[in-house]
Amino acid sequence: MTMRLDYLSIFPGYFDVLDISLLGKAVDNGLVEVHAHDLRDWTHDRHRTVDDTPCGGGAGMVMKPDPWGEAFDGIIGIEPDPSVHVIFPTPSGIPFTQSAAQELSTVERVVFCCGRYEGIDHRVIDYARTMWTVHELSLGDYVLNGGEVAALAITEAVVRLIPGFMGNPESLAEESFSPGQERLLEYPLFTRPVSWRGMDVPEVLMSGHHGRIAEWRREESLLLTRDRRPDLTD
Ligand SMILES: Nc1ccc2ncsc2c1
Repeated sequence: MTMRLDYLSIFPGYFDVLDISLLGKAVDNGLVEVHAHDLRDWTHDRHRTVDDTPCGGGAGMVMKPDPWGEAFDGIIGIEPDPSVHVIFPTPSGIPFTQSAAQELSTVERVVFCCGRYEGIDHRVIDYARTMWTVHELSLGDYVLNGGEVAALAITEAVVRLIPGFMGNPESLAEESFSPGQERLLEYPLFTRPVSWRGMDVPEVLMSGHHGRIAEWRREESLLLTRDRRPDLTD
């Protein structure tokens, strides 16, 4: 299966980075197909206007619905299709999680709608919900200047889970937040040299005793999780 990824943005250049590294390899291997679109291509005025003042007043500008609607018609189509997943990154979305990434990694088509300014006219999201499967997703309790960086983060979290993407799928199984793993943070990692700037790799890791190593790693994960993410231990 090839996953098709579309990005709608007034800064489509953000997505040139998807040609690099592992994501670039996924494109070369035909695992994913990437299309970035400039929302301004669906405007008709000389200034290629995509925003206007908010109805009801307030600071900043709101993205006009018309360009989004015409872009949807051109990129996705005018017939409803729940198999198309449309993602609006937004600070007011539901928290994006590893399980959401897992679910999205099985989808054949994802369209990222990257808002700017104060946000997108709400009717755009309401319209999209009548047509496709819509996800309003938050990466956390902080605000960026637009949805592009969030779309890249979500892309990486999803694409790396597509079967055949990662050379060694076993490495996925042990990661933090992987399915089947208790909700524990990953233990500290070490590699050679054994001694570096007066600091040594914990002896247990050099013991070759797999039982003790597993026990040390679990304890470290528990301590780290309790200290940094007590919410995961509920
Ligand atoms: N459109 C938009 C603006 C800010 C922001 N911050 C995190 S996701 C997001 C999306």
